[in-house]
Amino acid sequence: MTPSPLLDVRDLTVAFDAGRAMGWRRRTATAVDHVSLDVRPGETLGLVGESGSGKSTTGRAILRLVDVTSGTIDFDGVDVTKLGHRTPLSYRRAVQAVFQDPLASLNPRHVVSSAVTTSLHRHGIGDRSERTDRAADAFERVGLSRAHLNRYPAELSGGQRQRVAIARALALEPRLVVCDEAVSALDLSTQSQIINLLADLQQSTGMSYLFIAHDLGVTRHISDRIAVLLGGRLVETAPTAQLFASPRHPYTRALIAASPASHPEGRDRRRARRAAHRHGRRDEAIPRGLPGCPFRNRCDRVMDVCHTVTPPLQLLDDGSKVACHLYEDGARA
Ligand SMILES: Nc1ncnc2c1ncn2[C@@H]1O[C@H](COP(=O)(O)OP(=O)(O)OP(=O)(O)O)[C@@H](O)[C@H]1O
Repeated sequence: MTPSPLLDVRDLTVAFDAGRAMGWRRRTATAVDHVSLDVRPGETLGLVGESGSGKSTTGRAILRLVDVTSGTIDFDGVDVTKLGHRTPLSYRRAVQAVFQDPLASLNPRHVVSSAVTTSLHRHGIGDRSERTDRAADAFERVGLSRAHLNRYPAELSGGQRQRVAIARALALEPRLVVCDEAVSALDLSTQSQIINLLADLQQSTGMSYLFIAHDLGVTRHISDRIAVLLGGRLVETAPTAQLFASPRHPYTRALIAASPASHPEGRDRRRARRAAHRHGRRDEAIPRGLPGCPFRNRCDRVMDVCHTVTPPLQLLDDGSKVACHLYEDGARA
């Protein structure tokens, strides 16, 4: 039996104020448009999509860093959108984040262990000596030595700084970690070390990850399931192996074809580059917040209905969900 979700996001919409049109009427920009997804205990859900698709805004809404326009975010059965402006400490502890650039959140004048001890202090955990012990323990678990505790951020490599950010999250014993482009700035070999570390930590703690990345190849290695966003909408979600073996949405197909990592032997890399050029262009406007499919201006199987009716997310018989008119009434495309 499938365990009930730890995180259950329903119909999440986040719209930002986009100033005034023609000098008088205020406009909004819909960054996330009726997105529903869930993350189960101990699971990793990958959230992928091109730049501007709404991945970070979804993550930031879950972390309560942006206001939600409508929809619900249930964490352990409690709708956190109803909690008011002050986020309870228990939620801030249970849901941690690892962002792309750890330097931005590490104080350059403080040794890196203080990132962990300060965070423990903020959550009222332990006395000074216990916090120091916990920091040393967290550093060890992320593969840093005691010698690293008293280094300054600038003295560490990008990978080591990301390990500090993971240690800071880990020390609070979170139940969910939102990893937002957590390995994107690292070189390939460091990326795989950090991915392996995250997977090992998940094994030993049972925590869940929402793994946000634009790179499908990286996401593939860590995710149990993958959700694909485009223009603020969820277009497909499926178990990882299934998504790669039989992608359903034309956008998912284009994304996989354009990902060099989906051609590991390199023999098809040229074809991937050509596909990336054909499908990955961002100069063609993605319609946002309007009825119709967000991929309609780039889809080679577009139909009249795609311009006017937003395709609902439908459950297919293989367990994947797809929002595409080609699959209406369970039809196979
Ligand atoms: N604070 C904000 N104010 C106004 N618009 C915003 C704000 N944050 C994001 N947006 C817009 O919302 C849309 C989604 O942005 P978001 O950062 O969530 O996408 P993304 O998929 O994470 O892309 P990237 O990987 O480039 O960050 C974009 O059009 C972006 O310009």
